[in-house]
Amino acid sequence: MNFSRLIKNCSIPSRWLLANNIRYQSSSAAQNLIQVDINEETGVSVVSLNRKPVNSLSLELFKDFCGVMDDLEREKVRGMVLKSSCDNVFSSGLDITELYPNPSEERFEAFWLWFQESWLKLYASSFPTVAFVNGHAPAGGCVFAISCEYRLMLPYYKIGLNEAPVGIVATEWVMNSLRAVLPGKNAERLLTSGRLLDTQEAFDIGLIDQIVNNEEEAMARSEEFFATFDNVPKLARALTKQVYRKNDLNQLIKNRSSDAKQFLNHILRPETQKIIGSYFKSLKDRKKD
Ligand SMILES: CCCCCCCC/C=C\C=C\CC(=O)SCCNC(=O)CCNC(=O)[C@H](O)C(C)(C)COP(=O)(O)OP(=O)(O)OC[C@H]1O[C@@H](n2cnc3c(N)ncnc32)[C@H](O)[C@@H]1OP(=O)(O)O
Repeated sequence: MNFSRLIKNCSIPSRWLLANNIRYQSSSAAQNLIQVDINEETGVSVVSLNRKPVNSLSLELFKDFCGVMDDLEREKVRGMVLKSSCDNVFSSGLDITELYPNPSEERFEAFWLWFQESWLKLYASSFPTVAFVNGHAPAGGCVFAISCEYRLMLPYYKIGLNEAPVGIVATEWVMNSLRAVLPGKNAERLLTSGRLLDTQEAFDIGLIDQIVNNEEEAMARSEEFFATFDNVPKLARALTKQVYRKNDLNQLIKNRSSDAKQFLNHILRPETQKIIGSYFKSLKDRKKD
């Protein structure tokens, strides 16, 4: 096998960024949308999503996430634990205000390309990744979790891909990441019903790997997971992961701009806008009850 060609083909950031003429520039240092804590002794980095109140995923958050992933690649961390610093919510998914009402084409295109970019960097990262789902993880929140290699979750929260009930059709690369975690029929049912599973149900069907009771336990389990790779050369591990995930990655890499256009057309359809609008209103009204 030609390793140098393989490495070039797997080169994560530059090729994909240049293809789309977008470059990382920290958008929100003052807002501190993502907190990173690297443990010098263990080499493990804890990355906390920090967009209060519910970590809804905005253009700025995606840009910062990509910057953090680039930094961690440069630092050659031993592993990453992705968690939330919001109470009770890992991430509430895409920021609905990026989708409704009728987003501008320019903003939406940038938003979608950075969402794709975040997924590519997470899904193909050279270091091992753990999602510590320490709160609800609907839709885009679940996408972040299933793109990691291992999932730990606190009890009594909900996780799933509820795009269909919100009037959105999950794109193929999202479906592929779910299929990589769950056997076919469970993945399809989860997608078509849009049902959110509680922690125990998610564990029972294999959507998450372990239930943990607190952060301390989560860090201990993560450490055990990272330790399983201690005797594996880093490059061999990284390339094995990237080659294993290559079909899923290529499906998006080859279709980035059509994926963005399709989603924009879908989002701008009056029927879709109406469904998202009433869903968003119901979220707001829930509070008044
Ligand atoms: C051909 C077509 C191709 C199509 C390709 C499609 C590819 C699709 C891939 C991924 C798609 C992902 C879609 C999404 O991610 S859409 C977002 C879906 N998210 C949800 O359904 C979750 C909604 N939120 C909740 O259920 C709850 O907020 C919860 C996370 C459980 C937290 O509950 P709680 O702690 O009670 O907090 P509140 O509900 O009171 O929320 C606090 C305020 O935050 C606002 N909020 C919540 N979620 C969002 C969001 N996602 N975006 C924007 N704003 C959000 C909420 O309204 C509250 O606001 P306020 O205080 O003003 O009332």
